[in-house]
Amino acid sequence: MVLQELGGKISSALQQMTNATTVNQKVFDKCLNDIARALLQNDVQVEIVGDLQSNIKRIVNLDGRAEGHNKRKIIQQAVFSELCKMLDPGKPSFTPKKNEPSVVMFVGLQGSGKTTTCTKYAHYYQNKGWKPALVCADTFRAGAFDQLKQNATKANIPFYGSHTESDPVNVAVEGVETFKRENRNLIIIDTSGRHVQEKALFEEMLQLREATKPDLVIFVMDSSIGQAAFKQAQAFKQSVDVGAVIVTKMDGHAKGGGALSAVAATKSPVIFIGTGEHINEFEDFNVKPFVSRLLGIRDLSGFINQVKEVVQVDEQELMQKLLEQNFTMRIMYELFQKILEGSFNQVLSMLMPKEHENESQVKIRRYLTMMDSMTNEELGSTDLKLMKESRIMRIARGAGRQVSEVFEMFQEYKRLTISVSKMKKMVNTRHTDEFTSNPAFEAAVQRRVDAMIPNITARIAERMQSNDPGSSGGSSGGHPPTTITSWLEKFSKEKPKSFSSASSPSEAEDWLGHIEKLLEGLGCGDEFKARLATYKFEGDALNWWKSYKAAKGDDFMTTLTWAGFREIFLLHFFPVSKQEKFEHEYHNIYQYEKETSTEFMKRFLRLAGFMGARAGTQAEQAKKFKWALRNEVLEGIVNTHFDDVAQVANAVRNLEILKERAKQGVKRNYEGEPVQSGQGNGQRGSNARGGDRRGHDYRGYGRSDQGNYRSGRDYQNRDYQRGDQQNRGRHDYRTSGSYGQKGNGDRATSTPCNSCGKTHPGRQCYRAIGACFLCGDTRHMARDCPQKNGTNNNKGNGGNRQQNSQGRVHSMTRHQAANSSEQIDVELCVRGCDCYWASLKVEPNLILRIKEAQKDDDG
Ligand SMILES: Nc1nc2c(ncn2[C@@H]2O[C@H](COP(=O)(O)OP(=O)(O)OP(=O)(O)O)[C@@H](O)[C@H]2O)c(=O)[nH]1
Repeated sequence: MVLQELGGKISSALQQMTNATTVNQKVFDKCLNDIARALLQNDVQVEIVGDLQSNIKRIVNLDGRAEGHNKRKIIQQAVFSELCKMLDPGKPSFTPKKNEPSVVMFVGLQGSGKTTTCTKYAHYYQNKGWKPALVCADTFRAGAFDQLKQNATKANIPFYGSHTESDPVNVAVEGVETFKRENRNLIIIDTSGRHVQEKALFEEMLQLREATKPDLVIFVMDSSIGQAAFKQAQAFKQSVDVGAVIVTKMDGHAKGGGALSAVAATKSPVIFIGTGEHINEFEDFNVKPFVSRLLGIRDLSGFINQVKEVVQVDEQELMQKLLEQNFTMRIMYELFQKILEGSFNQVLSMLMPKEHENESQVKIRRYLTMMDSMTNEELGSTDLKLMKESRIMRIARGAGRQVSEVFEMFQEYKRLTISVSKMKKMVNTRHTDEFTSNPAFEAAVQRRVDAMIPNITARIAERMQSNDPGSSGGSSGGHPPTTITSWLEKFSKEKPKSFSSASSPSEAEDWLGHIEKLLEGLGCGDEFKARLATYKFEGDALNWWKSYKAAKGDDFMTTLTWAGFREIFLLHFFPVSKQEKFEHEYHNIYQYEKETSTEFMKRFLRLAGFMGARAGTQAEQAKKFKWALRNEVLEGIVNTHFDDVAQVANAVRNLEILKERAKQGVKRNYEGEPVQSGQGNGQRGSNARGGDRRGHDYRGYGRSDQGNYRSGRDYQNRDYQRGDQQNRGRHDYRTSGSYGQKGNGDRATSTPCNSCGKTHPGRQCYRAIGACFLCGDTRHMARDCPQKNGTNNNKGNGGNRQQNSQGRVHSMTRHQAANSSEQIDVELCVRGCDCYWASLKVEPNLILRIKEAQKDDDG
């Protein structure tokens, strides 16, 4: 942390003074010199250090003090208040108002963090109910607009900028006007980085200010800046009348004294500090708590006085209660009310862990509503055992919330109990060692509360199981749960991973995949999925989600589908460039030359998942996937309709297997059994079923007595699925067929096929591959099947010509077409263009080479 070293040195100087047996002039001077040295070593301006020293001397006035004064305490307080003065000009900065548009302009040196901070600032106010907007008036740095756009998109904040306009004044004016028209009440202008030597750029900054008339100019300052900062800050102040300062990169290890001097030079209050690159790493700045923390003030015995000093008179009563009484739910209630009123934040930031400072108002309001449903006795108690399950359910019902939210409130109470206990210890103890937290005490409190919660949870779960017929109560089997509480219970048992942030898009994707898998496995309905997933958000992700939800309004969660959630989540955790790349890739997707259908399906589904609802319905996705297949793959299924991508992949995979087998030269009869060379087609092989079952236990999709077969040469491409164990793993998408079984007797035990809903054990689905339902031939449909007409005249060597057959050219290979003796009417759809069709009559041995097709008369 910036200034840590400085803080450490000053508090050590104070500690030495406190430890001295008597505090005389010598001890005091040494203390002051140590403090001055520490400040100078940390880049604080000499003049500022000189002023600070003489002010402390004047306040303490050791010679003029009568005996009996606590000199130690007076010196500590003088140092404390002078350090505060250095950072506090004593006049508050402009604060935006919700009911009128405010324009805020950010200025500063290059790379100080303006663009990042603009978004943080906008996000901060957005969370508080403002409607911010960002204008990029940095036309100087290439990429500044993209950076702002990316940050703004992530935070869901409207932005304005231009890649082509080079005059920042024009962009700023247009941006401000646009957003004023759109009733945005906080318009933030990001400007280029500049320094005082760049006269033209300073002039430009003046013009910007003149043109946009900002209500507030914020000087953004990098905390790691050294001595030079003072002059730069002064120049900005003189030029554009800086009204507030934001100090960035406070998470670093810089000395930070230069920043202190620069702040003093602007004579403007510091309003926020940046503590990291992420949008939420942004804190309200309050001078006294900051200096307290800087000096490790909790270790000082004068702590209580300083606490009182920062607490307003009307807050002191509550402070007293916090310190002197048991921390009851009622006190928590009062504390929350104060927080909502905007007071008490100073004390909170000083005493409570950071998450309480940032506790969202929405959550606090929810807790208050739930506490409104509690009895006086419950509110006045510290004993959570009082909370019987019936009462918890009653409170949840009374407040219109879920039982899990009541538990969440208890957890909050538990956390605050611990914090308040720590605070009391700090305040009431006079010995330095005891200021540090007491693990034994914390553990005891934790144990006490933890012991109660599971008990209650278990009882509630039991109760709900008996009350809610739809609740599974976590047990397997039975009906699926029908309430979010029972789903949550079931889901939690799967130990889903939490998610707070992602260092790369793939990390976010992995988490989403993990959750999706769990939810699928549980058979969870779409209405619960998004809510369950968001229960696992923590930290940054949780903050983002809370503000996103708040911006979308109350009904948002009730209508959110899983696809919608996926889309929102991925859009947030993927950089814009990546999003655009994925979208582009999805729209232009084609199967690569060497890509298998399995690989292609995975790639397709990944992109479709990313697109969320924009990817269309399952059937639309299936259509897109089908038409994106390689030509030779597409050929086999072009006329088949599919309901989802898995069906397409299934069909394609089966065709691929047939081709592979054909390449390996293994011939099989229609039962899928290998045949000896010379063995007649259309006959069952002599070594059929009873023989080597392991080797040939998969049924082919033809029937031995129904084949429409001519000569052996045609069948290489329609060989049947292999029965060998090796290939089992390849049937990735098979949903039908019962391996190792055959005959109709197997149907009862087979899983219904995804494509047609029927069972057809041991063979692939005719519908999926577009084959004839009667004989399994892929070149005609059932209505043209020779079987049906009783004209099994194609059997044999192909000499008999089948007239008027409705050809299905898609499933005829080039080889088959070349050797066909039939004349078939075909319609060809030109790939990718639904409106281009060519009607052709295919003569025997005609090889088609279609390069271009004309639209037919119907357009
Ligand atoms: N660690 C840390 N880094 C920060 C903080 N604020 C900004 N940064 C980083 O500082 C770098 C510069 O930030 P920008 O926002 O681009 O700075 P800028 O002032 O807009 O830059 P110019 O437009 O070139 O003047 C970026 O890498 C930010 O991520 C902060 O509070 N902590």
